[in-house]
Amino acid sequence: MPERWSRSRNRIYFYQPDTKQSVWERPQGDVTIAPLFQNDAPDGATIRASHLLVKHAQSRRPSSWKEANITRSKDEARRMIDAYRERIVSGETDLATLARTESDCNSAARGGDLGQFGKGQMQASFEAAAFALAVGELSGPVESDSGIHLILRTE
Ligand SMILES: O=C(CCc1ccccc1)N[C@H](Cc1nc2ccccc2[nH]1)C(=O)O
Repeated sequence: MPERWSRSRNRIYFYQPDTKQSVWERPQGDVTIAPLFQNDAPDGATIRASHLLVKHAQSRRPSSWKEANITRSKDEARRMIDAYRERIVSGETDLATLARTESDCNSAARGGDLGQFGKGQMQASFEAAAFALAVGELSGPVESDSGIHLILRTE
């Protein structure tokens, strides 16, 4: 059964609803690309989310409070994100605790909390993944120009 992917309206990226992964590049291999998808949040709706970001050498700004010059590969960042997600899903820790020490975003100081945001405020792939989450749901790996994220919708 080919993997089902959807694509966004503005900057083209691809979203896999089963793993909740978002990527810029068109997925290769045995995949089907569904037409544009509409997420369910009505215009003007806001949500609140926290995230853990792992940057890599191809990030738009490969620097953070943690590391002045980030040189890890995108594959290494993805392995780190997968390992963090496993630790959260297993119940060993939670996203806010991990984000404080591990996230390459300044929101690490607040356990990854980004506060309330509506459509049009965050990068498209991040927004679509976050708005597709139910409250309390943890995303799969989400790619943006900043790096690779885990997103937890909190409100
Ligand atoms: O853009 C920011 C600040 C984000 C923020 C929003 C609201 C409250 C606190 C922080 N930091 C970037 C890393 C980054 N890229 C993102 C893309 C989407 C969401 C959060 C992100 N964080 C960076 O440091 O390069």
